[in-house]
Amino acid sequence: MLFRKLCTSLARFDLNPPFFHQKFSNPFPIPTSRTSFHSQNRHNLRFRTLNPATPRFISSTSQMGDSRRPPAVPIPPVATADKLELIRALEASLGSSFSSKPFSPPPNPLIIVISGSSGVGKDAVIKRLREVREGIHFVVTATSRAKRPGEVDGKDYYFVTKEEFLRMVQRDELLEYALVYGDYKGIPKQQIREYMAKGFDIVLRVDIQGAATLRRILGNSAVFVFLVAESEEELVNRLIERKTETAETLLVRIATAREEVRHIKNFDYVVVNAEGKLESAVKLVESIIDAEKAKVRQRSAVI
Ligand SMILES: Nc1ncnc2c1ncn2[C@@H]1O[C@H](COP(=O)(O)OP(=O)(O)OP(=O)(O)O)[C@@H](O)[C@H]1O
Repeated sequence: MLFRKLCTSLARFDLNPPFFHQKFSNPFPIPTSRTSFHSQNRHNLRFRTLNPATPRFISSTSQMGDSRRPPAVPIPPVATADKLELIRALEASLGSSFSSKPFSPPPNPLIIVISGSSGVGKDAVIKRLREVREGIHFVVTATSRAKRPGEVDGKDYYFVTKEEFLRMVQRDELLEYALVYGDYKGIPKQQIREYMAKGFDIVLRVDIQGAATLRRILGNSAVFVFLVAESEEELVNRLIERKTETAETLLVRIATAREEVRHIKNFDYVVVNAEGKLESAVKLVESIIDAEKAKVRQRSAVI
């Protein structure tokens, strides 16, 4: 800072700072005539000399008259100069020191809604995403449905009775809820608030009906991903092989899936979870999150 001030005042009096004399031989002696800015392209930085013997560094963004223009300072040759000296000279020439402030602020926490027909692989994709990605909170949905073999309360779902669930509704504790195949499912608000405040991205797993409700509530402040199998045939195979369905529920789920696929247009992204390609589907979801994080106009969700 002190050095810059010194350079600036010396340059103002058209004197070479003693520093430059001592450290290196200055190839651009301070001229007696001033250089002027000339550039049509604001991204180009150009040298233009009034006196060919005295090239000077000029900022292309400057449209200032001589009195407001930062005083020019000799820039040592890049190939031989000490890096620190070069930086100081550039700063002095530009009239301010280089900022270490990030060019772009940290991205906003994101709400990612993952939806798709029953059996398409929502749980499988989320389970894998959980293993490979940090900084994400997977909201545990509350449900009144019975626990399936292998499911853990508080990890896969909060398993509650119908009465408990309805009390949560009354207390306005759920962002959205629905009755799905005779069972209630809902998203607790508190978890989202708590983790977003800590800077986590939030993943919500909802059925198509839930995604439509969330779109109404959150609009474009969240990102909506529609998961599909590669074909209806594959979806049916997957549901049969899961061995969780009766003939009746299988029929209902498949008929519903036929109708649900028409809702793709209400989503931001579609991800194909093809047979044996779970890893690719997860990678694509990760890429979507990365791309969203790099957006200039960030989504900003408030719950
Ligand atoms: N890419 C894949 N390849 C093969 N099998 C898969 C793939 N993705 C998921 N599965 C399997 O398909 C079945 C259905 O997946 P999953 O339970 O994750 O679907 P879901 O969308 O969460 O269903 P629901 O909404 O009914 O809970 C599971 O047995 C799962 O292991």
